[in-house]
Parts: sequence; structure tokens; C-alpha cells
Amino acid sequence: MGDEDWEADIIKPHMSSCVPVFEKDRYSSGANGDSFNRTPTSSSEMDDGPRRDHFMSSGFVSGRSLGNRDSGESNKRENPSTMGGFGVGKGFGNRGFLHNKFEEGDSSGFWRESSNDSEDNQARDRGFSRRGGYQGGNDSEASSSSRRGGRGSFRGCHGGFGPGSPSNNFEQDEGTQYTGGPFASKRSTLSGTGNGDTYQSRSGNGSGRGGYKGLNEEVITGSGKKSSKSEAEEESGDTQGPKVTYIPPPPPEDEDSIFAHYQTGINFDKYDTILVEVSGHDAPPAILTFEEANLCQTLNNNIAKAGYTKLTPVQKYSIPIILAGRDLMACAQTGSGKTAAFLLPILAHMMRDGITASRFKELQEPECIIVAPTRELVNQIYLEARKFSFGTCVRAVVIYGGTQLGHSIRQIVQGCNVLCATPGRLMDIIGKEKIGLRQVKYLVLDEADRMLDMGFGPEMKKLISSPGMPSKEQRQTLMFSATFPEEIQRLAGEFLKSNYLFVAVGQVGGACRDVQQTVLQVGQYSKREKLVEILRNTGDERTMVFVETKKKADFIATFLCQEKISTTSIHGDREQREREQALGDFRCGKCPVLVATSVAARGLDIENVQHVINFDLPSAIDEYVHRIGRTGRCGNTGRAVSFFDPESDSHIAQPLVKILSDAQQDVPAWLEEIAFSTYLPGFGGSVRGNVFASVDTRKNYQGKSTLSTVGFASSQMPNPVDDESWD
Ligand SMILES: Nc1ncnc2c1ncn2[C@@H]1O[C@H](COP(=O)(O)OP(=O)(O)OP(=O)(O)O)[C@@H](O)[C@H]1O
Repeated sequence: MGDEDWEADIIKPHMSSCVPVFEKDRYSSGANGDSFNRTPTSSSEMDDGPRRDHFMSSGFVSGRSLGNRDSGESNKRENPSTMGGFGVGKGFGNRGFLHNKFEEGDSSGFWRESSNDSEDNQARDRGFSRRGGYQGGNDSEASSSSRRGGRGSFRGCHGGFGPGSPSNNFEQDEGTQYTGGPFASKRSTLSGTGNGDTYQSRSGNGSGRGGYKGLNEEVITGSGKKSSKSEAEEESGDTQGPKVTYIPPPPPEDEDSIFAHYQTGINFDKYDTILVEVSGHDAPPAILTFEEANLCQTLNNNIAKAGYTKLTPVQKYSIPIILAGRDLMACAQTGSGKTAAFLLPILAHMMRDGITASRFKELQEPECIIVAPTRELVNQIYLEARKFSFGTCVRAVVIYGGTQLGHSIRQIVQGCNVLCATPGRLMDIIGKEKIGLRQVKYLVLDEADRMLDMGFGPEMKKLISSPGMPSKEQRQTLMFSATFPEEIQRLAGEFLKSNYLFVAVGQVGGACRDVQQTVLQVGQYSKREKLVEILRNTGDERTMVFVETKKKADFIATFLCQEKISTTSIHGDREQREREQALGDFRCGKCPVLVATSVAARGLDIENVQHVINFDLPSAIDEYVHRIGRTGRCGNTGRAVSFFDPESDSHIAQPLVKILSDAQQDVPAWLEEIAFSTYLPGFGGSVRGNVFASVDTRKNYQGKSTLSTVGFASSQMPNPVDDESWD
């Protein structure tokens, strides 16, 4: 099979016609076998048979098996951007209205699979074909449950194109979808029965997600859920299927490790020039220094030990707002310190108000619950919470899916004041009555737009209506993200008091300007070659390569290993142990290349990621913003290169041009042309992921800007205008 066919072929029912030789020992695990950083043991391995076939086979065989051993602000807002504009001198100019070659709904393009990597759902897959790296088509695990059966059969096929009956095993329940033309909303899912020999289209119901694609959620049914089982059940591993036994290693306890941090970059001081807008009534003045926050001594010590000397803009504005007890929706660029912006004032309040010191109890009642969409991210937030609460009686706990439920419970019963959790595991633990909600004073939704969208929104609604959860009037609810599409902002109203404040640092949804963005036109079939070329030039620079599907992540990771580029991968089909190992290998530089799906797009704060490559562009522009935000953090500079394939990516051309323009990046003329040719007059409207909420959307309710704008330092804060009309 030719290179060109590999992606198309994996979605064809005649897949069995491609039965590459399974080379079980090709990449036998080394002592440290959790990553892909192996090279073929002999050159002949690279040469047996056509090279492309070789990649194909080992990509899916070895990729799977390898990876799966258990083993001051300015006083005004700058250039407020107008929606739908392509400003900053990079407009469409006189390009004329070209014939739209990639018309909407034109499904002649390529199929594309959704990677469906919503983190909380991956546990359902654990223990399957990956164990031992190989299973035949008639995967014995397929019988463990009907649902698992379906998966098992697919995995059998996926896991090695083995000697079973792969022709019957084409089944994918992960939301494979067509991408037609621009703004394609057709979302078809190849699904199947236990035998997996049927295509079952789910197009039309938009998978309950309003027909947009690409956020990698797995929770997709007409009711907004993918399967009849709750995410919590799937995540816990406590229902059907093999029990999850993974217990994550405890983080280092020594002070040096707890306070380890990386340096702020040369552009950290430039944060001061970013313009900030605060909307809502009676916003407290911003603070300029940590001292002004009047935090307790222990917190101040911890801040100093963490190496923080200066506040970032989102911290300057959010800390006093939270200290004043107000609800908040804050939008600030990636890597600009949102985590400390909510943790510090919450901890300060807890210290001030006094908390029940941690002690063993079967039912714990935390004062603060922080939810975030991915396991790795909640873990990271937990480490920050642990750092800032060091030496206090506040005990932070983290729980997330893919780990042993008993382990989560054991962590909790020892005492829990601040609970960092993924939604599924949280609901599970609440259901098991290990967590009571009556004492919750602070509810934080990090990556809030993601937490409120169709994937997690239902869980979040369940959470706020769970027995005991104080009403929004009685708790403080805080939402943070780098992106806040309009429709999500509207949904947020249900969670927030009506007088919540909205902080916008820079352009809402804008990309971090410290990231140099390049878009290259690369056809589907040239992407790998281009990728290798770039990686050879970047040498040991830490690089994240984003792809759209889990399978492709394995495939590309294996391919890169074959090219002798030390690579690991992270995606939702990997076991939690493997995900953490992969991240560890990437963090420490053992594998300088991490191939990832969007599961790693948000929040991850990894030192020295110099480079992000969008091998596949995401479907939604907000995802793009988060992905490239893995580099250029905390004042450091970074680079992002995106492969744009006009056949499949034209739907994102328009918002991409806007993101580039707003970040004062060069916009290639060809991209402008594509964007213009796919121009939708209503752009800025309702196509999910292409929405730019340049403001607090409460303004838009009135069709006029009626909110106070207080982008001022504390001493210059004007009185907010009276505006009761919108709340
Ligand atoms: N005031 C500060 N001084 C120095 N470093 C800081 C400061 N605030 C945050 N940092 C560091 O900056 C890095 C990025 O912070 P953080 O992860 O909170 O960003 P974020 O805005 O939440 O990003 P994302 O949108 O990607 O989630 C972290 O390593 C954090 O420790």
C-alpha cells in the first residue's frame, strides 16, 4: 500500500486486505521501555519490503505495542479588535472573491477521524490489546462485555492486523468523521458491533455536539454522552471491564522539588504592556505587587520560594477580585499564570477564615474544588496547590481517572481541603460518599470553556446540582481559560452569580504573542517528510507534534522513531501509567519529541518546549490557540509551525488568519486567499470554535457596550458605570 493510502485505508472496510507482517520483536522493550525512543536493531529492519509498508505495519503494530508495556498595565485597551475583521494591516485587501474550491459540505476531501481524547474517558480502554502489544483480530477480551467486545475487536485489528479476522474487525467508536469543506459540520462516526463489520453512521445527530468536530471528546451521543455509561463509571474502572490498578507514584516531597520552577523569559516584563479590560459592577482595583495583596506570611514565603517576584496581568486583576469574594470569569493568554491567579487568593481566604485541619474521616468536605479537563492538568494544578500551601494546614488532594479508585479514596480520607479533580472521577467519588459538598466555598473551573462545552458541561451541571452543593449565591465560582467562545460564556451564567466580573487580558481567545507562528501549505502526503525535515533542523529542541487522532499519534511516533528521532506519545488510548511516563520522558528531555492529540493541548506547563508543530490542524480555532500555547510560556519565546492542507483545513483558514493578524504574525497570501474564498459573512457568529468573543458577551446581549471598562491600575480606577440592564 502506498504512503498516500494509509489514512484512507484505515477507515475502509476492506482493511483486511492489508495484513502486514507483524514484527513482534522489532522493538522489543528495553529496560526502560515506555517510550518510543528505540531505533531498529539493524538496518535490514528498515529495508524489508517497501518502506512505506514497513511504516504502515510497524506504525500500528509497534506503535501500539511499544507504547504499551505495563511497565501596569496600560490604561486602555489596545486596538480593540472588531469581530470578523482581519485587522492589523493583514486584511483581505484586494484579493477578490475567488471561487471556493472547497465548498461547504463537499465531502470529496479526506476523511478525518476525531481523536476523541477527552481525558476522562480513556480508562475504558485500558487493559486491552495494548497489553503485551499484540492481539489477534479475535481478541479474547472482546467478550468481556458487549461494549468492550466492540472495542476489543477493533483493537485486535488495530493492535497488529493479526491473524484473526480483521476483515470483520473494522470498528471504531471514537467518532471517526468526515470533514468536508469549510465549516464542515458533517460528523459521521464509524461504529460497529462486537464483530465490527458494519458502518454505523452517526452523522446527522452531530453526535449530540451540535455538529462541530474536533474537540476530541468522546462523550458523544444524542444526549451529549457517548455511551450509556457515565464518564465517571468509565473512568473509574470500577464497573465493567478490568479493574484499574495503577497507582501513580507520589510526587517528590523534598522542598527543592516542590518549589522547582523554570525561569521567566525575556518577554515577562512585556506583560505589563498587555491591555486589560474588566467588565461588571464595582470591580475592585487591580494590585501591582504581591505585597498589596496582603497575603499571610506563609503564602508570601511560598511565593518567594516559587521564584515569583512580579505579578502577571491576570494575577494583578484576578487576585483582588477573588479576595473581594466576587465571582469571576477570566480570560488571559496561555502561560500567563492563571493557576496562581486563582490559587493564591483562595488559599489566602482559607488561611484567613480558618479551615478544619485535615484529619482522617470517611467523608471529607473540602472547602475548594478545582476541576480541569485532563488528568495531567489536574495533577499539575495539584502540584501548584501543594506548593503554595506548603507549611500550612491546608491539604490539597488530586484524583483523576485511569488510576485505582481505592487510591483516590485513600488520598481523600486522609484529609482534603482543596480537591483537584477530573470531572468523571469527582462525580464517582461523590457518588461513593467520600466527598461531601456542603462546605464548598470555592468552585474553580480551569479551562472553563472546555468544562462547559458539550463534553463536560453535563457533568458540571450535575456537579452544581448535586446534593449539598451550595447554590451559586452561597459559593464563589471562578472560571479561567485562554479562550471563551461566546456561547460558552452564555452557558457560564448558570454557574456564576449575575454580578460576576469578567477580566480580559489582551484579546479574548487570542494567541500568545510570544509564539512565532508559521503556517505552511503542506499536502496530506508530504506532511511526514516535512516533519522530519523540521525535526532534523531543530535538533534536540523540545517539540510537541499535534495530530488529530490517537492512531495517528502512534503512527507518527513510531515513524519518527524509525527515523531515529527519539519520540514518545500521549493520547487517550494510552494507559495512565504510559501517559505519565511519556510526559516524564518528554519533560526530562529523554524524548525531545512528544506526539500528542489534543489531550495535551490545554494547560500543560512543560519547561523548555521551544516548538509546537501542528501536523494536523485542529478543527476548532480555540484548540489551535491552546496547542500553540504549550510554548512561549511565562515570557519565554517559542515557535509554532502548522501544516495547512487546503483539502482538509480550509474551514479554519478564516479564524486562523484572524488569530495570526491579531498576534501580528505574517499571514501568507495563499492563506488569505483561501480564507477569503471561504469567507462567511456571518463569521464571528455561531460556528463552534470559530467564534471570537472579543469581549464579555454580556455586552452583546444589549447590542451595545454598556459595561464598565476598568483597564486601569488601582490608583486610576474609575467608578464603574451603572449598568443594571444586563444582569
Ligand atoms: N508571577 C509569576 N512569576 C513567575 N512565574 C510565574 C508567575 N505566575 C505564573 N508563573 C509560572 O508561569 C508558568 C505558566 O503558568 P500557568 O500554567 O498558571 O499558566 P496558564 O495561564 O494557566 O496557562 P494555560 O492557559 O496554558 O493553562 C508556570 O510555570 C508558573 O509557575
